[in-house]
Amino acid sequence: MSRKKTAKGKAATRSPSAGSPTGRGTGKAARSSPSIVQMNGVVHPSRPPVSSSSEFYDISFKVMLVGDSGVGKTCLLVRFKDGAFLAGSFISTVGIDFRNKVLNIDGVKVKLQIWDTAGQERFRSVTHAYYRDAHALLLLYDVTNKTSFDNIQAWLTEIHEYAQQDVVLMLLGNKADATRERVVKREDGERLAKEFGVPFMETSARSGLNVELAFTAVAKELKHRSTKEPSEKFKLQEYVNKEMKSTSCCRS
Ligand SMILES: Nc1nc2c(ncn2[C@@H]2O[C@H](COP(=O)(O)OP(=O)(O)OP(=O)(O)O)[C@@H](O)[C@H]2O)c(=O)[nH]1
Repeated sequence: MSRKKTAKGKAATRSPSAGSPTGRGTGKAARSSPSIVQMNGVVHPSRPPVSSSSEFYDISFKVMLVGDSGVGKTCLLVRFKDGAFLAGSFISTVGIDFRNKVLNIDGVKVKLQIWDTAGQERFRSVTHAYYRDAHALLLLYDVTNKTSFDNIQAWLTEIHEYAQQDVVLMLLGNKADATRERVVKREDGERLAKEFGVPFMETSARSGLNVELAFTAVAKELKHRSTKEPSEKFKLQEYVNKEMKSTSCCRS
């Protein structure tokens, strides 16, 4: 089970700008087609997609996973990327790591470069450096861990201090499958999210509940913002409410 320690130990030594969120410096094609993949995320759907080293994409964004240690950030990312659940002993992330996934959003290929941060306090200064480049943040707590929920306010303060003002933010209550161990009610998550004006849903990396939806919703919001189609205002929470599956339908 050395899955995290080696990969993440290495990644921790990267500079914050390594692997730019918009594809700059991530591949040959991105460099040769700067008008297609730009820092402000302008899309040119009429042009052929550019390619990264692994997949074609039109536009690229950086998404960060944040929240207390053990809330399930790595598992959520692995579930989304590989469709698998990392069961077994918990190995804490060291520093930061990232993985890419390309989604087809309304005919536009959107690459998400997803940064998985270490939740432990001692890595906080490392993760602070990455906030400013993030286009979206998924802030997680663990529904079986009250402290992780109580810490959300502190995470939001940190986000306001270090992230871009217009960053796309979503609150996720993870481990929704763990019904017997649950200590944070869904309504409490909803109330907190409402208080801070952020979209919210419960997820489960174990069962897969709403995992794809969380990333797709963020990708849709980012794509809509970048194309600036005023007639097609995208409402993230409305989309999530429509698509969201409730906890009770998907227990593992
Ligand atoms: N039941 C359940 N367990 C989960 C879920 N997601 C993660 N876990 C478990 O929670 C533990 C921590 O998961 P990680 O994904 O490593 O947590 P993390 O947030 O990345 O932790 P750090 O790397 O320390 O920041 C592991 O034992 C996982 O198996 C989930 O959705 N349901």
